[in-house]
Amino acid sequence: MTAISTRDLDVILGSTRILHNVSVEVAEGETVAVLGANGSGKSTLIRTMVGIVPPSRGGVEIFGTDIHKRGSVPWSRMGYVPQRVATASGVPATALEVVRSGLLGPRSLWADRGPSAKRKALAALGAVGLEDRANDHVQVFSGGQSQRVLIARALVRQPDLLILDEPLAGIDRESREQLAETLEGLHRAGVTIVTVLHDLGELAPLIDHTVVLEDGHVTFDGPPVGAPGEHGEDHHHVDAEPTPHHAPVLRTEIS
Ligand SMILES: Nc1ncnc2c1ncn2[C@@H]1O[C@H](COP(=O)(O)OP(=O)(O)OP(=O)(O)O)[C@@H](O)[C@H]1O
Repeated sequence: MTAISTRDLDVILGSTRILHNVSVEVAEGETVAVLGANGSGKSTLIRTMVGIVPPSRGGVEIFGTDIHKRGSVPWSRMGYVPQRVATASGVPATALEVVRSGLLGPRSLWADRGPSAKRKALAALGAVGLEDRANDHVQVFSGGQSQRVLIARALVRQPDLLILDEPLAGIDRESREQLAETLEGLHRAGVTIVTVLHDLGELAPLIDHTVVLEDGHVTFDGPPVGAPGEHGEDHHHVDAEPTPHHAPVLRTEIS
């Protein structure tokens, strides 16, 4: 079954067409990497998938429900981890508070409150190895720890579909490896993962499917080709010319 798909998706922001006719399909249980150069439209694609950016044409379906039917979309089955910069607020908050905020509903009446919310938040922090830091302020956390708090905030909803925007960006190798382990555990548990990446890096073994964007067009959509070692090479650059749906790529390093 399909977890999330886009069909003939165009997104226009201001007067600029950012996404052109993007059709992608993510099967349940897959781990998909969205790759591409800076400004190619990766964040716009996933922000459209999570309902932050409206499609200008075409559509998005989440577990079979059209995103236009907002009231019927199973949002509670999705978790979204934005780019880490989103945590850089001046408001002091503990890790537990940040994670519990992931349980807030659109109306306070629906918010998950009380001891069960705290238990769920602690369990989510445990899943990313930070249970013992629950009462520490996130301002003192390293980049990798902050990223893990944001992942815990998404996990507290026990999502079937987790969407992440550059989770490995700007964090050290050890933290990247820890994050890869966390995501591997979720992958094994059957969670569908869609993640924007600059480079597959530590997540390479997990990725079933890659989608490459260039200037808002999909130029590759398929399984990663040329795993490190398979052809004696670690890096394959995406062709500069858009070559719809057959560019070889495993690790892109485009900057
Ligand atoms: N609200 C907006 N209004 C107008 N243009 C926008 C808006 N948001 C993004 N863009 C433009 O859309 C293009 C794609 O941006 P997007 O953030 O989706 O790319 P990206 O591939 O995620 O880039 P990066 O790797 O740098 O994060 C960029 O040229 C960006 O300037």
